Amino acid sequence: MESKLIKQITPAISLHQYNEIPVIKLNHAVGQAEIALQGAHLFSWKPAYCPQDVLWLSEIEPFKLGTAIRGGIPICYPWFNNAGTPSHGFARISLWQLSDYEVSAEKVQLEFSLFSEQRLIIAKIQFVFTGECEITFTNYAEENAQAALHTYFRVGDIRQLELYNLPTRVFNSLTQTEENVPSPRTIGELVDCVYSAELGATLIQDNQLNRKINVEHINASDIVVWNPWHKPTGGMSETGYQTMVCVESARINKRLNSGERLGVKISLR
Ligand SMILES: O=P(O)(O)OC[C@H]1O[C@@H](O)[C@H](O)[C@@H](O)[C@@H]1O
Repeated sequence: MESKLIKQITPAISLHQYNEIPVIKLNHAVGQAEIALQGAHLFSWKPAYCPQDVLWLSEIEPFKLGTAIRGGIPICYPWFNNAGTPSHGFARISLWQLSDYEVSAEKVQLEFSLFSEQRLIIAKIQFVFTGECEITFTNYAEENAQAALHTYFRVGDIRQLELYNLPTRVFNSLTQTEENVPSPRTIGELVDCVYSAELGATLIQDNQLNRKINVEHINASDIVVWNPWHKPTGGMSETGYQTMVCVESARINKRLNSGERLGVKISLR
């Protein structure tokens, strides 16, 4: 991958170019992060105390304009999956603008905005990095919309993973039926399902990397759990599925009204 520094914005924030994609980099005492302006897409986050990235990014990611980045936190908006074309909405392949930032000793706040062709605001996303990462998405379109913070978590080994605090009733998108599943949930095959977010936070227990990630879904109606296993997936190698799990904070069944927010707070335990 070709990368070059375009501009140092503050001592902690800089603009780079990764192949075809402009990327905002954060390098601060609270940790490091990388956010592509295409999609306002956070694809790397390492809190200062953490040796491993919290997020998974495909090792074959091409950073190509118009192709959604495979990994990190794509923002699916204004629709989820194939409710429209392109899949998961246009937000993740649109260029957003860095519209505000605030840096202090213990906290960095970055805000990105998405505008229409008429230069009207459509959506905003705010990232607050401390030892945790809190993300707040706001819908500003007139119409209500679906949205998902489609987080790819990096894990040591998908087979040594347990997901805690999910309900036992789920909508299986593969069979298009509701079914009962165990909780805690382990993953040993292609999984694509939608849970109700009624129980709040999901805990990802990674028994290989020996870490727990707490995923607090804020104002979400649904949680999507996805791992493609051997199913060929664009932008992912044949073995990519082994080190990732998607736990997505979403508003699929209950759409976001104009002005409404969806968020996620990610912390390591
Ligand atoms: O390949 P895409 O468009 O990024 O989607 C990846 C997956 O995203 C998940 O959220 C969906 O539940 C899956 O059905 C989908 O396959």
